Amino acid sequence: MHSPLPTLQQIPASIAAVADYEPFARERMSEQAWAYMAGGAADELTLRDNCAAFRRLRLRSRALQELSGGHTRLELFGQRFEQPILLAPVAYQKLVHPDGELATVLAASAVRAGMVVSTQASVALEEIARSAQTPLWFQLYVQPDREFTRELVQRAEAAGYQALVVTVDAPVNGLRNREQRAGFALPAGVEAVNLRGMRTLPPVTNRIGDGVLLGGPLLDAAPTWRDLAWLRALTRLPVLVKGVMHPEDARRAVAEGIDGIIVSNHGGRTLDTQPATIEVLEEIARAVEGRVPLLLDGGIRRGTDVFKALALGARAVLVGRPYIFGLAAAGAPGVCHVVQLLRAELEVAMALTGCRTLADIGPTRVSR
Ligand SMILES: Cc1cc2nc3c(=O)[nH]c(=O)nc-3n(C[C@H](O)[C@H](O)[C@H](O)COP(=O)(O)O)c2cc1C
Ligand SMILES: CC(C)CC(=O)C(=O)O
Repeated sequence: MHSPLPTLQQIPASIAAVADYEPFARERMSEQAWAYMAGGAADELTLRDNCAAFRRLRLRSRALQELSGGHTRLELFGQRFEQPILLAPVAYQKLVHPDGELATVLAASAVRAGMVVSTQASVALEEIARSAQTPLWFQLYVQPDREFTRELVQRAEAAGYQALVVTVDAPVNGLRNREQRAGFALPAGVEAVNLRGMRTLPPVTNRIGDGVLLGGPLLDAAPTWRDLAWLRALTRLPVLVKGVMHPEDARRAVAEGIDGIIVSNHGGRTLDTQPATIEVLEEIARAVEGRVPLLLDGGIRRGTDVFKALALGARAVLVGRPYIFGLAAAGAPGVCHVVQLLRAELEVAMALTGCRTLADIGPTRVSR
């Protein structure tokens, strides 16, 4: 049985779409936390483009299609999901809510949404797993300390996580000018608890004049394809790579025996001026030729965005900031509501384009 559904009653009717959570979230967060959660890299062109590119696409409806018995269910790696919307790994959720990831996992369980837990979660990965009644995947940042990395993977397996999501687009943090301007630093009481006890490298700063990255210890220890092969051999879990933006990387990942690919530019938080994820999805889908499932994140703010991603080759999507803003504004009920809003919008889009199941959503339903 699921945990009792948190009440949605306190949520005002004026919140009719996920974007409506933003002002409520903002007024409940410090300026620094807002800069961290809402911001992106440099001029935030990719951050904005992720959303704008979805808005440019148009849906093509078909009339009088058979819709009876329709649903939004899917199966991935033998796991069953009610809807193709997962919660993306987002670090340090105690920044926005005192229960942090525990509130999120309660909500994910209530709506049976898959949740990907960040290496940099602010709650122990075992504690999150104990509260979960929905598939949990563990997002892995390969640490310079590989022995510690191995132990993290083993902890995730032992705790019952059902897939490993290896993030490959951030060997170093992006230059986040918005965070720098706001003076963002983690407040007391919020930390990456799962990394306690790890041997660390000298800190890297982003300030000009403080030295270079290339040739320094962080990038000398950055993960490569060799590490991916090592991880593949290390675990029996399905392994996904998150942060693929190039078809050649997608091909290589498939050749390395990777089970799934997440097309992602880290929500515009790493390398600014990369294209929007939805703009590279079809090219990557052509390279992968259906050999492994493709997922996508970045800029999903509407059920129609979910629909467009599925039409252009994704099996499922992940959302980041939308549920974080729901969490900040209304705790677990806010996260539930965000998933429910997106799912309801997806269902309406399916009905109005004549798609009974996710398998009916194909490229002919979108015009570019
Ligand atoms: C505040 C914040 C923290 C994030 N932390 C992580 C992380 O720890 N690991 C990771 O792989 N991705 C992380 N991401 C990226 C998300 O998993 C996801 O790729 C991105 O948020 C999707 O874009 P969206 O926010 O537009 O939905 C983070 C994103 C945000 C906004
Ligand atoms: C702690 C960070 C590396 C987490 C992250 O991926 C992000 O803030 O985008």
